[in-house]
Amino acid sequence: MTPSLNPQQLAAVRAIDRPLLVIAGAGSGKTRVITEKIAYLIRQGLPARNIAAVTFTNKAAREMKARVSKLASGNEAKGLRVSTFHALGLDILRREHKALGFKAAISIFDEHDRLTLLKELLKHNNGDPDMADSFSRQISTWKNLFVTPEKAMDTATPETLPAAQLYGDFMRQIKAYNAVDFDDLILLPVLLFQSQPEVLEQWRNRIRYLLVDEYQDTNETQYQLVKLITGNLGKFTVVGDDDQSIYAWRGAQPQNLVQLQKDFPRLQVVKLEQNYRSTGRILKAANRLIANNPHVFDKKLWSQLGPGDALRVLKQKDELAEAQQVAADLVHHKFRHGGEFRDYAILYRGNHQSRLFERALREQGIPYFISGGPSFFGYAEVKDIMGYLRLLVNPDDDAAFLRVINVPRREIGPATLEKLGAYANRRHISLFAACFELGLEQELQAQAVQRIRRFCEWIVDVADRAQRGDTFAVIRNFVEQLRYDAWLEEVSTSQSSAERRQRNVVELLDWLEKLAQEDDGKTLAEVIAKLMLLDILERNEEEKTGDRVSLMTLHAAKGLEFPYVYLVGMEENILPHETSIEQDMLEEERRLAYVGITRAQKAITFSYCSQRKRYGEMLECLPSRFLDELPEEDLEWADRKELPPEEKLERGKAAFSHMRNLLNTP
Ligand SMILES: Nc1ncnc2c1ncn2[C@@H]1O[C@H](COP(=O)(O)OP(=O)(O)OP(=O)(O)O)[C@@H](O)[C@H]1O
Ligand SMILES: [Mg+2]
Repeated sequence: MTPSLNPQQLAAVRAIDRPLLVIAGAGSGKTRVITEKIAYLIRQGLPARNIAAVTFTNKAAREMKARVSKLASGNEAKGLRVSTFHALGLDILRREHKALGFKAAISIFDEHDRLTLLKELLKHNNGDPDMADSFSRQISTWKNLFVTPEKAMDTATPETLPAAQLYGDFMRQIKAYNAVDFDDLILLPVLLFQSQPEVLEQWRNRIRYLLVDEYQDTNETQYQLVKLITGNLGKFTVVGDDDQSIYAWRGAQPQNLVQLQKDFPRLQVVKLEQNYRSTGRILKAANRLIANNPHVFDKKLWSQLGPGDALRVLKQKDELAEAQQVAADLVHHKFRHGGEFRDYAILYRGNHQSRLFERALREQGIPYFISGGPSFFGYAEVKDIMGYLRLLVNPDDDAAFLRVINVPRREIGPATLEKLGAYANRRHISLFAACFELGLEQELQAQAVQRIRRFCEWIVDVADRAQRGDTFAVIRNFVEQLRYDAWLEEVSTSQSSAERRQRNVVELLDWLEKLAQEDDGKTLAEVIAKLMLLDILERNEEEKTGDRVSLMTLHAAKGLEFPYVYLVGMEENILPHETSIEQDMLEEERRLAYVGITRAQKAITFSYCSQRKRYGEMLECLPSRFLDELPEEDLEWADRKELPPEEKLERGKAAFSHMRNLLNTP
């Protein structure tokens, strides 16, 4: 039985006549309000297919779907849209591709593809390809702030003019490839809805109620999308916590919370104050910390769960010792409390911190999984095969073309590609289309033309067969023909690495087939688009179930909860991060720490080192200023009370082997 809702939560669930904002601190049941409200709306007679809920990550979307399916029957929940903002955007783009002037099989460019395209454009327009990175960031910022290429040009200063020009070129070129980038998944639907009211009207009929979780992290363009879809009726519920806004760097605007009140004068605001997640000391620490930030909304948060354990602070001489101590402490703690590995999370500020913890956990035989590490989709072999698949469904996808044209080697040299690129660029067509033009014969040697045409004709032939026949048999056969396995053996550093990479290819193909079966009747193009989006979104959240310790960044931990949390690297220049200190962004760092602390249900342990290797040098470290902002009376500093680390490590090991023995005894 799920515990019943409190009166404020109930009010939020039942408020369906006016736009609603639920503003509340961590662990107060905001996400729960969203799931309960979906079930309530269905019970009130609104068909599930007319309800959409958006969350921040795929993981959250999956969890929400699972929670709703407990509250409503499968049939009732049919057609319900629960997804990320970007997946909703992709859905809109795919259905409305004609209205936007795209062909059906739209490719999605990831950051790497976008950089490749920007570099090409800069090369052909006398720009500096080394600037591609910073231009890419600028263009992304504009897209998130709902600044179109025209507006960027209109408001350009001498400094931003080159970026603004490139922005326009980029948009034209990427469209010629029938592709969009990640930010376009939101921007293009907004532009479409603004320019074609009849299309918008259809979507308003389709989505009659919208719910948004983690609202504080929406950016301007996402807010525009919310406003357009919900219209004047304001049929929406958004929930958020301004203290957990941690995506300023991606254009998130917590002032959107305030803007809502201005844009929707009938907005109803509900506050939730009871925290159901954490014990008293954890909550008090979080409250105390965040009180150092200025506040737009006043919030109080209390818990009935009793004071709970003291907040422990571990100190170590360096980062290696820190990782070992945390691993040993975790084993020891688990042994004493008899919990499971999945009850524990190790949270850190940056991905680079994970490596030593992984090693320490492995050494102790502790199962773990990392969200945010290099994922399956980051492997070269997976990107290669994905490149081929993208090309099969959309031959105009230049990024895919360039990725695979010489993998395996086809003797098509850089000079040939350079000329092909220049030609395609002049004609504003894709590389693939350029291959078939007669004009190309003037630019390239006959043999080179022949080689690339042979490649392109082969792609066309396979695409054709895949469409007509048994798609997956054709694809498997195609991959065999590629002789990609042999190529992997040639380029891998060892036999075992070649074999691992070959297994990844098999896994990808199996996955593809599984996805196609799950969504019966989906075309290959649709399945691949789905994989591409998973690729981009889940590069940071590979899903592994089972009894494992979670390792992740603070950003990735948003919305989640764990009985026991280790918040590691609590040092100046790490948390708060040094660039944030330089740029005076301490408030955002404090919110990150707040997010970290409020993930914990029963206990939180902080750790820091007195030295750390950075930039190849051992540097002295100071404990994070945020530790000083926590209630002193609740902190238990290890170096004052606890055992020496060596002894702790031994104790941890002993506890673990003892436990293993216990587990192995029949
Ligand atoms: N009325 C309630 N009674 C008991 N438990 C509740 C109640 N409401 C929520 N919970 C539980 O409290 C925990 C936190 O809820 P939830 O994740 O919805 O909070 P949240 O406000 O979304 O947190 P965050 O800000 O971290 O996203 C969950 O375990 C949830 O099941
Ligand atoms: Mg939540």
